Amino acid sequence: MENRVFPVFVPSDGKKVIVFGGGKIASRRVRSLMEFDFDVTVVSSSITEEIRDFADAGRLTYIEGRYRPSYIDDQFMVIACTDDREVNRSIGFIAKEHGCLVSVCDSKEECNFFFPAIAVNDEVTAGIVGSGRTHHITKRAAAEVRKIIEGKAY
Ligand SMILES: C[C@@]1(CC(=O)O)C2=NC(=C\c3[nH]c(c(CCC(=O)O)c3CC(=O)O)Cc3[nH]c(c(CC(=O)O)c3CCC(=O)O)/C=C3\N/C(=C\2)[C@@H](CCC(=O)O)[C@]3(C)CC(=O)O)/[C@H]1CCC(=O)O
Ligand SMILES: NC(=O)c1ccc[n+]([C@@H]2O[C@H](COP(=O)([O-])OP(=O)(O)OC[C@H]3O[C@@H](n4cnc5c(N)ncnc54)[C@H](O)[C@@H]3O)[C@@H](O)[C@H]2O)c1
Repeated sequence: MENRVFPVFVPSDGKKVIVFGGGKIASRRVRSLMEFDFDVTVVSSSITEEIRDFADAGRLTYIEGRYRPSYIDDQFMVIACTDDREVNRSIGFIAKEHGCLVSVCDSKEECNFFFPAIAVNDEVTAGIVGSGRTHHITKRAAAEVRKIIEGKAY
């Protein structure tokens, strides 16, 4: 039971979430966040087409540029998804100083929560994470749960 994490489910209700980085992992996480009522900001010098589409549709705020600590001031949740180890480390450190929830995508030790694989519909929400050793197992388990919840096979 040593590696077990406990799921906590909180209302999204307009809470502020900031994502640093605009690549493949950031895009997958933004896609998940868009299923909820978060107020999302993405900070990155480049973004995927998917994030660009959300920004163009007015569903998130895009700040073209690099990470600055001051962006973290009033956030509920912070997602460090750049491909720069030192930048991600700094984001984790500053976010914890501000009492934010923070996921650092290249270091589970620097997270104070794990970003889950999500399956959601109007009735149920499932969040799945692994121990941190088993990313592919998490992915496979999530695919099965999505078949049930998003395919509404129940
Ligand atoms: C659930 C999911 C959510 C999401 O990301 O949306 C997610 N990881 C997913 C996939 C995935 N992650 C990785 C690969 C490539 C694996 C390979 O090639 O071997 C793949 C497969 C893929 O991408 O296809 C690599 C990886 N992941 C982490 C590290 C750093 C470390 O372990 O220290 C590294 C090494 C990075 C590097 O090498 O630098 C850390 C974390 N990843 C987490 C979540 C958190 C909980 C742990 C978990 O449950 O896995 C945790 C601990 C922290 C956090 O990030 O909050 C998503 C499934 C989404 C879905 O299926 O919908
Ligand atoms: N947790 C996971 O699920 C998981 C899975 C695979 C890889 N990873 C790790 O995630 C990281 C990102 O992977 P990716 O495939 O998204 O990379 P990517 O190259 O597609 O994207 C990196 C993004 O970071 C942005 N960036 C770089 N420096 C920045 C800064 N100072 N401020 C703001 N944005 C900045 C770039 O503009 C780019 O948009 C890698 O470190 C990788 O090791 C995590």
